[in-house]
Amino acid sequence: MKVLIREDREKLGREAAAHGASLIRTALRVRGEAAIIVATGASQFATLEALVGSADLDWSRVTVFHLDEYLGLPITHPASFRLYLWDRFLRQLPVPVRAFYAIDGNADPLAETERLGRALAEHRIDVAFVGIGENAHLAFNDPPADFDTDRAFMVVALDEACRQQQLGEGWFATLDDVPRRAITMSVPAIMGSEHIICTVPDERKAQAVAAAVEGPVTEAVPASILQLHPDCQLYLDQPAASRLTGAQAG
Ligand SMILES: O=P(O)(O)OC[C@H]1O[C@](O)(CO)[C@@H](O)[C@@H]1O
Repeated sequence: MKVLIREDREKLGREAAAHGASLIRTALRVRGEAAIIVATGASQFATLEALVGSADLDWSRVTVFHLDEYLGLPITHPASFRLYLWDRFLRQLPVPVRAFYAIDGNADPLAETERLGRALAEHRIDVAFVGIGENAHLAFNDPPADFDTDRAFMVVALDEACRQQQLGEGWFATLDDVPRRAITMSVPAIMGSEHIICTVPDERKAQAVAAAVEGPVTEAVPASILQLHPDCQLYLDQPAASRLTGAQAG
């Protein structure tokens, strides 16, 4: 895992997006198509904004997979990840993407995980854009995460720390409003991506970042698995990096 520390979230997002865009460009040149995974949440604001500004990318040849979604939340709810991706990413692009595999959190959950798993199995993922939660989750894989599942998408329960984070970010009015279950891409499925770009701004992530980067690889710290990926770049702002010893920083 390569750690890159930048002074603020805008710079971090711009650099992460530029790196991602160059990987997508390479895939388009070499394979004629590309497939990516996109995440949501406050950690992805700057990255997605910069990514949609990559005007030269031929998005019509890019397939997009959706990382995680709440179960049972209507698409019209302000916290819906599908709404987020439509608003901040898909509708901002100059042309429609080749395909968008949205997670339908209102469909039959098991059938939905199987449908998405079949679709993912047919694609090579060039770039996964992800974040890390305050509880060190990767997608909605809260601790202890399953590092060995053979499922690509799973129904998971959200822990209290995860639900508190969503409340704290202002997506919901009360903790009771935060759904208790979600569909998430699994840890092995994310790790199967050729390249991972993980963007993590904010001081409230500092402890999770330190554990993920400097601690042991353990299911108790889901994002620690990124240490084992052959090409993962972790973009931090200074507050998010504030608890690192500095040994890994580039
Ligand atoms: O951007 P946030 O809200 O800090 O969340 C970080 C990660 O957690 C998820 O939002 C799930 O909560 C992922 O989609 C994202 O990568």
